[in-house]
Amino acid sequence: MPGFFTSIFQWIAGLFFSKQAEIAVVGLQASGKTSFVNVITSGQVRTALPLCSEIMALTLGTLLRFPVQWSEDVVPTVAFNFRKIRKGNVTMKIWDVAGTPHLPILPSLVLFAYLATSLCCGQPRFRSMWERYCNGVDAIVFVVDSVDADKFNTARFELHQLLSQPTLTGVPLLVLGNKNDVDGHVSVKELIRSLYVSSTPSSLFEYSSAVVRQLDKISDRPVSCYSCSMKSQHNLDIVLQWLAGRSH
Ligand SMILES: Nc1nc2c(ncn2[C@@H]2O[C@H](COP(=O)(O)OP(=O)(O)OP(=O)(O)O)[C@@H](O)[C@H]2O)c(=O)[nH]1
Ligand SMILES: [Mg+2]
Repeated sequence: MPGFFTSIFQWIAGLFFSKQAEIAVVGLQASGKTSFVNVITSGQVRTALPLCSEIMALTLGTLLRFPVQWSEDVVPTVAFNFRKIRKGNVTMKIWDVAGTPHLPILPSLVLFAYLATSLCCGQPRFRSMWERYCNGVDAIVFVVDSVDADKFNTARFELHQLLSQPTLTGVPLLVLGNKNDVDGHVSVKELIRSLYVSSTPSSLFEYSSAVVRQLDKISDRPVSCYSCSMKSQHNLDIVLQWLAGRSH
């Protein structure tokens, strides 16, 4: 019952002090982006009228405690999903962007021609769509499968490509090392080292000057990195707090 009164208080506070955050979730395919969005939107009640959904979420959601929507059966995202969720007085608009581009035939042909040209020039830019979804957001969430160490190099390359876009200068970055429920996942420290997402002096000491130049693109923004699991919901509370902190 105390949770019920807390929800009422949050709901009333939300009417007067509502904040918003727009977030883009990117990362390689099958890293767990859609699972992340599904899990954090659990318990959301949808109706045609926003106020009804608020009231239903407030009463049913608190009293019945909707289970967290974890499912192994997630289909790969086609292009993107968009979700709008409310946590306390913060409304989050979330872009869940596909790890690989799946486009209709004509754009695919154009993309193929573009990629062929890029490859000839030695600059393969396979996930260039990400920048469009990240442009103008309040935070970028980069999800990594912390078990699949073979893909860390690709993940690092794509992350640094993305963050080097001038339009994304200063946008806060949250790196999630997902699937920490699986044996063999790497620690946060190891993930930070593999992706070069820290510019602390101790880690810089170990890096070459080329890496230090890459780090400059990252360190002009707030960066956090957590190990988490969508399956066990480990660390999701901290992640939600971090996202809420980006609202305005
Ligand atoms: N064990 C475990 N499996 C997970 C976790 N998160 C996601 N998965 C599984 O990883 C697979 C891919 O998850 P998705 O959420 O579809 O990944 P995605 O990043 O959205 O993939 P794309 O849409 O293709 O870019 C699914 O089989 C999920 O069940 C986790 O925390 N632990
Ligand atoms: Mg997906």
